[in-house]
Amino acid sequence: MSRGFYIGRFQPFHNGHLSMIEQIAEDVDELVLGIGSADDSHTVRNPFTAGERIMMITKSLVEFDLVTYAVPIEDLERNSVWVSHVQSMSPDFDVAYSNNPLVIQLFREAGIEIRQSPMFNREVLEGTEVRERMINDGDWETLVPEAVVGVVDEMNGIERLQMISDSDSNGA
Ligand SMILES: Nc1ncnc2c1ncn2[C@@H]1O[C@H](COP(=O)(O)OP(=O)(O)OP(=O)(O)O)[C@@H](O)[C@H]1O
Ligand SMILES: NC(=O)c1ccc[n+]([C@@H]2O[C@H](COP(=O)(O)O)[C@@H](O)[C@H]2O)c1
Repeated sequence: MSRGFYIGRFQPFHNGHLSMIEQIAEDVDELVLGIGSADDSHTVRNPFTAGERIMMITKSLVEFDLVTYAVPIEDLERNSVWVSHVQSMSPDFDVAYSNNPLVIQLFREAGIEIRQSPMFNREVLEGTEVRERMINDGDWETLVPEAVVGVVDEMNGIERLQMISDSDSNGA
């Protein structure tokens, strides 16, 4: 039995994340999904709460043959102790997955195996691009799993993001 760990901000959960999980599922039996910057929400860079992101992920993976656990991980001022912080919040895992250079470096330095995946259709499958389309009434729906469209609708997410992006104080 092997367990993986995949961290992201998932703002929002999009088809690039889904493809990465599809690939990870070939390696491991169980996957811990770390919800990064868990304490942040209602900003342009991090519009959705940890709970809202967990809803997006849980509903998107409902038909997936993989046991997953979502664990919120708050940010720390000190990168040097971040991996210990992650380990203190997560069930044990054998291998971590990320394409984020800082995350890769920190896990490597801590002696934890870290695997990268290819970038899937990165020209558009990027959180920043999805959020920009949400703000500008563009087509964001085709970039995310269908379940995410439903969750964003339920929480009036587009209205929230458009309000936040209009306000000078909440830019990011
Ligand atoms: N299209 C993609 N293909 C493969 N991996 C991806 C893709 N998009 C994001 N990832 C990886 O998933 C992890 C979590 O990503 P994150 O939640 O920051 O999304 P992002 O699309 O990079 O968002 P943002 O633009 O908001 O920073 C990171 O390791 C990131 O490199
Ligand atoms: N010092 C820290 O708190 C620290 C260090 C490295 C990564 N992280 C977090 O890990 C997550 C990485 O996810 P992304 O790959 O989506 O950026 C982010 O939420 C980021 O803030 C936090």
